[in-house]
Amino acid sequence: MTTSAELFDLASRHIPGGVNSPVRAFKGLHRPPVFMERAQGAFLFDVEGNRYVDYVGSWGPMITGHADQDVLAAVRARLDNGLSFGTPTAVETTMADLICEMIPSMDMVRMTSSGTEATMSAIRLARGTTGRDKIVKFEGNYHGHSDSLLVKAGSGALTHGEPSSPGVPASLAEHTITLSFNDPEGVEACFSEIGDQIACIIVEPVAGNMNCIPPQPGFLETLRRVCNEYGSVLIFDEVMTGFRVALGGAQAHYGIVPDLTCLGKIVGGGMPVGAFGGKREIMQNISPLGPVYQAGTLSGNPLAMAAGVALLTKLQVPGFHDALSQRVNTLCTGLQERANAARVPMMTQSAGGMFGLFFTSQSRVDNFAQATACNPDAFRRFFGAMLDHGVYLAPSAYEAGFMSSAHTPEDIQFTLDAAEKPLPLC
Ligand SMILES: Cc1ncc(COP(=O)(O)O)c(CN[C@@H](CN)CCC(=O)O)c1O
Repeated sequence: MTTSAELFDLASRHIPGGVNSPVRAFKGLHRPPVFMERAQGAFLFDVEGNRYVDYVGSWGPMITGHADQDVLAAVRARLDNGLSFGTPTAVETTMADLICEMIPSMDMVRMTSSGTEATMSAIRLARGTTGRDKIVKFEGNYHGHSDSLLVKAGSGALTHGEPSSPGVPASLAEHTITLSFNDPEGVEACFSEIGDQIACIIVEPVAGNMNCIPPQPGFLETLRRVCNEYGSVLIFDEVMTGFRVALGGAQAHYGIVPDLTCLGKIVGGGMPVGAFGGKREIMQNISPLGPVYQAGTLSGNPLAMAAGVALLTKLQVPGFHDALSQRVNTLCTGLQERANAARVPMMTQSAGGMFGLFFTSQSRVDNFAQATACNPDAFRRFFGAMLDHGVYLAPSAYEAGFMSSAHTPEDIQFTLDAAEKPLPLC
């Protein structure tokens, strides 16, 4: 039997870092990544036959569990028709109608093949619509890897950003202003100084890429107000929160209406799909209707649309998200009780079907600085011990966890029992 470690060595010969996306590499965890062979419901099964209760769910899409029979059936039903035509198909209209029904702020929507494409396109659309170059993002928010969004706060935080990756031209990064999440005063100060130069704000309405950090009261409201006042476009990056925090996404949960919304993950049911959309008067600027160019060979792929439509349809069952949130609360409460009993400084934060574990004595984590002040070694030890006890958590202290409707009370109890073992060590 080939082990994960052996497969990782083989993969590393021709794949940079042995992975096709960096977070999969278990970097900093002092152990090779686990190679999975199959998945079903709440479970992953690795190449050595080990079973794991999975709280990553392919980084969000598997909200009804892996290998959902309805989603698989929808894909199977189209397989024999062919995989991709490069022409319009009726199922794309079905998807667009469903998204615009589920997220009322979206009058129109354009499909892409990833969340990165969705946010990149939304930024270009905001710039093309306003004629402005500057954009505002928040430290610790991740919106995919397009150049304008791989930027950190520069020395002159309000004047220009600096690349957060080699290969991003400084001349482009300088148009991206990076502010602190949950700091409405900082947003006010920025806009009072240069608001008329700002094309858009892009924000994760619940930050899920620096662990799990919900917005504090007033933060999203401030973003909406300054965008109205200065004519900037408010973009909610709901690639992760869309259909997860609530049926209508974080915007439904918090009652803030963005101008544009970016989607991914769940919207594709596990197939490569992203989307961006919003107000008709903005979306009509997108090619071929308007001058802002945007395209994609596999955008709206019929198989992917079938998977996404099948999954989104299942989420409309009354009470789905309440039950999902209840599962998250049961897990987080149980972990907190065990950490307290073991006197381990750990606390949890959550929003709907997503959650985060923070190894810290802080009572709340509101921003990137506080998130990075947590204990990474304690996380690494806890992660490794939980993996050894059959629980697959996100392999990074700065990622959120994801619950599914396939997780049973027994699966959550199994997870809590597993946590009893390593917590004292952390
Ligand atoms: C809020 C948000 N916006 C955009 C993206 C980028 O989406 P993709 O290009 O990976 O489909 C993401 C991608 N999320 C990461 C995990 N935090 C995907 C996992 C990975 O990069 O392998 C996101 O969370």
